[in-house]
Amino acid sequence: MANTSLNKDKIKFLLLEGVHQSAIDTLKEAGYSNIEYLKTSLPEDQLIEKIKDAHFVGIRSRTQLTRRVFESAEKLIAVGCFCIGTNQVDLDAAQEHGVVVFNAPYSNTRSVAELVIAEAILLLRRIPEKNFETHRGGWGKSAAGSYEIRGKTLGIIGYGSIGTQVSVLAEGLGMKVCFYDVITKLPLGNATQIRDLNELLGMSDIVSLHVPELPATKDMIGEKELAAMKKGGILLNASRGTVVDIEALAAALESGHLAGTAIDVFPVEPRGNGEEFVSPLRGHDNAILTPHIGGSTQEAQENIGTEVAEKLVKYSDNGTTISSVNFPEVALPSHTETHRLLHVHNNIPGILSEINRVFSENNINICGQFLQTKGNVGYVVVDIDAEYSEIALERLRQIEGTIRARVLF
Ligand SMILES: NC(=O)C1=CN([C@@H]2O[C@H](COP(=O)(O)OP(=O)(O)OC[C@H]3O[C@@H](n4cnc5c(N)ncnc54)[C@H](O)[C@@H]3O)[C@@H](O)[C@H]2O)C=CC1
Ligand SMILES: O=C(O)CCC(=O)C(=O)O
Repeated sequence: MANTSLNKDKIKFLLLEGVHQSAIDTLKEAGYSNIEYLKTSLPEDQLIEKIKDAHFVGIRSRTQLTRRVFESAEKLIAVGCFCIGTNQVDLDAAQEHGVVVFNAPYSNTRSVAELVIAEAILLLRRIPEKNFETHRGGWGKSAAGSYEIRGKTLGIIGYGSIGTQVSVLAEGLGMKVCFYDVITKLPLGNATQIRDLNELLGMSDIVSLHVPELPATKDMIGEKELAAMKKGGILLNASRGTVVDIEALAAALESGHLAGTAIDVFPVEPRGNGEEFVSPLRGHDNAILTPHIGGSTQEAQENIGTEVAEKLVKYSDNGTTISSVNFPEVALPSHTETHRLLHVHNNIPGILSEINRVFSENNINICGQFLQTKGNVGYVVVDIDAEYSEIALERLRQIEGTIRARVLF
């Protein structure tokens, strides 16, 4: 599979799930005007049709980029996840097809952390139930079951970017913070790392989940773990819907073992606004249910739009792959005087000498060369005099193990 350099108006961007206008502005400022913009995600078959002529696709958490999608996306060279999580993308399939995947690892971190803290306060004060009751004409003025957040213990599961932000905000409110993580982490402030998940569950008044979707985190909180939580405890999940067994959570609310919960992410989420949301948690007054909006603030979305679009532009303009989640990372200088060849290949012994043989056998002077490998993929960038780029590209394409080759003028 190969691409030669295209005029910018021929390079197609397919943006799904209503990514922020800042993404479109960034692409247009960089000279890319061929942009198809959709507000929703698409089911696999429709996506396969749409993606056929796209060079770049931009998604959020809802669009599933499966192996089947990559197999039919012949022109696709990069994916921009306008979010943190990349679990919706088959990263191995993307790599095998030479498709670079970028995300925005920090732009919505603070938004999630603020939401989680707000929910903890609301649930400790039993505000969701009181709100429903008052709306129905009731008047439940009482302090029963209502607590301050100060002095309570917060157990954070997953002490990464979001977990640590939550930790800092929680300590600012006078909470005691403990956390569980598979990696030994530097505790911020007075937080304490707890090595055993059950111990953390048993000592926390509020448990907040901030782990990625992985096989190891699937149903990480089920019946047994919920039973290990304090009676009257509160569970917050703004990570991924697969992390909590939602039926077991509904049972823990019904039995009164948990005092409340706030859930932003669900095992099955509607594809877009307007589709019905179905969940066993519906109808529980002590459950705050939100439509996966942990990162949905104006600040976060604007920053994400710019950040990810800039990464796509850089890769399109000069081949830079810095901060990609599935690809060898190469930071490249500009190449005004030369043509730039980009060669993505299977990371097999001897391929670099095959690449260099193309240049030596054709007496082509190499002005600059960059190589990086990651897992099964290698990425070589070679700057050469313009007059030789066509022949060099043709020869590079013939090398066994080539996944993708293109030239930038
Ligand atoms: N609700 C929303 O709108 C949003 C949800 N998210 C979700 O939050 C997740 C976390 O985001 P970040 O903090 O930025 O990720 P991160 O990668 O910085 O942190 C994740 C932490 O979880 C830990 N971890 C991994 N597996 C674990 C396990 N089995 N047990 C305990 N700890 C484990 C990691 O070591 C790491 O410290 C994302 O992967 C995403 O799924 C992120 C942004 C918005
Ligand atoms: O805002 C979104 O669409 C997804 C947010 C999210 O879950 C993430 O950033 O991982």
